[in-house]
Amino acid sequence: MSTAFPPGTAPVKAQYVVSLQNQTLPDDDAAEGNTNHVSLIRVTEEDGDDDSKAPTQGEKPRMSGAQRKKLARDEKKKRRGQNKGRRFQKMREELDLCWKVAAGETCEFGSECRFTHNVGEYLSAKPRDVKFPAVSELSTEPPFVIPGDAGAVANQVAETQSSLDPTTMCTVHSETGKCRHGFKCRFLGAHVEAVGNGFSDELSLIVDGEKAAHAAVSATELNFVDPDVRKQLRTRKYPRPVSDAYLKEIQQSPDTKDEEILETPEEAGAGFEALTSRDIGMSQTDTPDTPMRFVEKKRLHWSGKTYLAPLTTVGNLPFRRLCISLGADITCGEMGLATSFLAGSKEEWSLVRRHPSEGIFGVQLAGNKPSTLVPAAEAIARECGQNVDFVDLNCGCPIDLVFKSGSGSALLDAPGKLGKILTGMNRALGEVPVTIKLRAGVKDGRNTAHKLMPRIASEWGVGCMTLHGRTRQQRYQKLADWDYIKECVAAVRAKEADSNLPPIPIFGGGDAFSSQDYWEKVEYSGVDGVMVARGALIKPWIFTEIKERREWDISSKERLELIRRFAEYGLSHFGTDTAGLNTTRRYLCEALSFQYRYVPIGLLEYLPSKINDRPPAYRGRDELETLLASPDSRDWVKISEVFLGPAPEAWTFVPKHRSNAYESQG
Ligand SMILES: Cc1cc2nc3c(=O)[nH]c(=O)nc-3n(C[C@H](O)[C@H](O)[C@H](O)COP(=O)(O)O)c2cc1C
Repeated sequence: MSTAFPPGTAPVKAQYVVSLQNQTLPDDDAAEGNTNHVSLIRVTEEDGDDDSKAPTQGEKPRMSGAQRKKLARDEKKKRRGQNKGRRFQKMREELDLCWKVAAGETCEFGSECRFTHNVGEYLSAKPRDVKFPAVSELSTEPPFVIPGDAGAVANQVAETQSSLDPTTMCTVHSETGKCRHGFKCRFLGAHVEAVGNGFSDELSLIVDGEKAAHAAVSATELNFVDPDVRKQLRTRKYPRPVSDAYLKEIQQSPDTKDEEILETPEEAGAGFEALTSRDIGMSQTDTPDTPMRFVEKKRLHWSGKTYLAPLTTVGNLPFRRLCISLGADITCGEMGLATSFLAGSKEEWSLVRRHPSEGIFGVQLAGNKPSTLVPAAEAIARECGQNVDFVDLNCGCPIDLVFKSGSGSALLDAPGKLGKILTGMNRALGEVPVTIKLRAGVKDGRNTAHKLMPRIASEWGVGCMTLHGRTRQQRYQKLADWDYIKECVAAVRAKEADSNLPPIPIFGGGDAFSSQDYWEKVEYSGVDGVMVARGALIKPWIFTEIKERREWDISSKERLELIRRFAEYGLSHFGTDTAGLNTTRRYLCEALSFQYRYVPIGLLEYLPSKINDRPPAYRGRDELETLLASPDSRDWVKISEVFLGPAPEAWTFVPKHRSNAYESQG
């Protein structure tokens, strides 16, 4: 059978093949590298909070302006596969209603308020409500929604020229009993009632008190950080006693010349043994200035659990929530820069937000030295310690600007400095464990993880290690090296046995794409689990497959239901007003820019499917399945319109990477 297909081709059955020309392989390196808050070149965000976008102070202490420009030029060259200058504007309404009045409250600014307080006037200018379809209304044929009986009522409302559609549903209101956007909600018809004789008269917002009380406990997102805290950080008034004591300690150590500029492994490693041990992370010696309590770290019992990888931009809260609903056990937020946390950046602090369904949740930090990473960890522990189960240190990020500043995968070549960072973070985090995510090494053919991992396990006290089996240099087209992952696991276990230490969980990472593939990787390499990244982006239901040890021939309708679920979670997180709705649309399109790559396994001659296999052009088993396979970004926008209504004229979606031959929508 397999001989019929050239290597690297997804074996699509002949009856579904439209053209034998394979689709181009999407550029995952570009997708990983094109980050919102990391890249210094591309600066765009909806949230309008610019403070995290400026080149981060302190990360590149010895880089001149000219050097930085050269770096940016080099970076640009490298990012040929990316769409540069993606801009996503926050969509606003022409006549904007005061959010207090919108929520049925009184605005303390009264007539001084710069937003309108006239609900009637606002509603007559407001675009028509969006119809959010129920699961039962979804269909596999265009327009992919069955109108249902509700249409008649909708027409009646249209006759009153009202923006309201009483047949729609507001998923936030149905889940939580109230909608914080009130009159500004684009699904308002679902939670407003007329007081008087018609919709255009007096309107009042409906609140289901009992549901709201229940939701306050079970459905409220966690880790909102007060703007005052961010201000304190920005103005350097935020207390950081543990970090200050630790940094003083390492600075005063005769073996540490200048911690800020330690670069080479030799310099970094010199004389550090006295300070570092696995136990140091758990119990520390007191310093005269700051008495330290003995702190027992929470142990991570992660063996056998499924782990969704940290994913910049696409690993947002709604996506993580979707994966949880499909079987993911452990989730980690998108990589955040230590310096931006310390600068009080609103965008960076939003990365710690956690949904209550995220049972085991961590925050990932990137940085290049103890003086930023340790205080950032301390602030996270103080502000969110109760609701953060681990803090992960990024030692894998390959992006040039991150690497060249000494962060991400650059730390792989600076073990001494890495030890100081881990020891300090351990102290700063109290009982919250530190975990670490590494790559095999920096350069191809020069793997270092097998030496580094046993040291990390025995000397610096991490709660879990994840190894992505590629070097920094390696592209995604080449498969991860699971032989090497196996070698590293063995090296760690041998060291632990020698040192009489309990085994810590080790996760491997790279190319997991099916249940069979996942379990084979676990059994072969001896890891405690596989962290799943692109596999989850392309098919979020991979977690169900893994848990149930089966391959799921998911139907197009079921996939549409999951897209609906993502839209629901997006609206709940970003908001149901015009701005939130279009931010949801943007992140839905980001998600679809990976999901179109799923080739339904029912169309394949044989299994398992492989992550790097390219399909020929094919049609699905129904129109919806064909649409879901489209690499055209305009089709992703079309799919978003099923749930979020027509995209505004001014709204465009430019995909992250040029994976297809089509123009962007716009
Ligand atoms: C779009 C994208 C974003 C990523 N963002 C992060 C990140 O923020 N932090 C991180 O440690 N790794 C990040 N990675 C790397 C993944 O977590 C993972 O290690 C890698 O993709 C290998 O796993 P896979 O073969 O299952 O995709 C990203 C990867 C992709 C494709």
